[in-house]
Amino acid sequence: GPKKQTEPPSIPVADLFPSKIFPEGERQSYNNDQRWRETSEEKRELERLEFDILNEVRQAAEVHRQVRQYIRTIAKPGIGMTDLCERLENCVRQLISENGLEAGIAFPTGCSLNYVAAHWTPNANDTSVLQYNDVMKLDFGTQINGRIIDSAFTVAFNPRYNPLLKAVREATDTGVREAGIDVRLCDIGAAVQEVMESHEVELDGKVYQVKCVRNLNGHSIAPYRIHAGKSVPIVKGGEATRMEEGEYFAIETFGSTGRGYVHEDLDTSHYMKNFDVGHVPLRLPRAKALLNVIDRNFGTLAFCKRYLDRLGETKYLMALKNLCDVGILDPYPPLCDTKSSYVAQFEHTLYLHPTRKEVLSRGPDY
Ligand SMILES: COc1ccc(Cn2nnc3c2[C@](C)(O)CC[C@@H]3OC(=O)NC(C)C)cc1
Ligand SMILES: [Co+2]
Repeated sequence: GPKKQTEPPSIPVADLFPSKIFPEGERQSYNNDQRWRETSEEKRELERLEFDILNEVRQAAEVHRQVRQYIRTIAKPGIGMTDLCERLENCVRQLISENGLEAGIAFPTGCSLNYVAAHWTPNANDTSVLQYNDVMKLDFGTQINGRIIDSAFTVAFNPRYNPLLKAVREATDTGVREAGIDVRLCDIGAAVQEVMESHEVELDGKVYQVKCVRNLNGHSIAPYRIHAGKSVPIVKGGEATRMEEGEYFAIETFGSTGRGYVHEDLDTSHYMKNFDVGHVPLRLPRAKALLNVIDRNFGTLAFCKRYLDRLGETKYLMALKNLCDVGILDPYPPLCDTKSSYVAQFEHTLYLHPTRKEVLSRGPDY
């Protein structure tokens, strides 16, 4: 049977399962008009053909669960944000048996605080320290052969935030339950918003109705492509596009005490190649050299400045700007609500099997 992980974790997940068969995520049936799939022989045969790929994604999901269980024990007031990220990232690298682009970190460790909703991770020389009154969204990804698990949860110490976290957790679980083959994306957004806005939270004597951040969405996921083109809205009024068999989705919701709308602000840490841009002839030697480092180490996966630093890259800011200006890279600045607000997030990755839904990143914690 499976062997036991050490505390702190050190054993690659592959070594914990001698059979090399990794645990399934949470099974959920589809709704009534898709229930026929569960017993369809044709769909069950399709299911058997996908086992090898799903087994890899489940390994990435098990890494995610074990890393986040450990990180919860060290994510306490007083820890440096950079130290927290590096401990999380080194843990992912170890448990996933990091191997170039075939297995490793899928995107930068998001540890956005308070009114910052997403896409924040420390840059070099950041000395910020986690505080008792912080609301931190830990959003990190694991990948095997480009199959990405994108899952996130919110850490807060002051119990005054519990109603906010509860609202977002219930909203995300609603989005996960509503998802399914042929379901319209706009219907998921409406269902999420109804649950989110049924909650309120009191801070400093003021009562807030929790708002969905209307310009943040979940997203479809494809091999080495964190955002594969479909957005899953978290408010009503979205597109009638439907979910399809065989698709992977990151279902994430964000609840806020602010405007419920984010804008780009603060220094950029996150970058990612534009998936659709082909070869572009470059003249600046330093830009050409930096693109080569990015292609070899990240490909079309998202990365951050800290990941360039650890590879020994220096004086790369001009080359990085050049690659963005010509459209090869896109910058992803932090996404912020109003300064005095608080945003919480929960996120799961699910797979739409031919016969049923699987919440791949489900764990005992969330
Ligand atoms: C460059 O590094 C990354 C890392 C993760 C992602 C995955 N993602 N794709 N879109 C989003 C995300 C996050 C980080 O999950 C959550 C927020 C965001 O939602 C959203 O709607 N944004 C709109 C403003 C378009 C993308 C890029
Ligand atoms: Co995410």
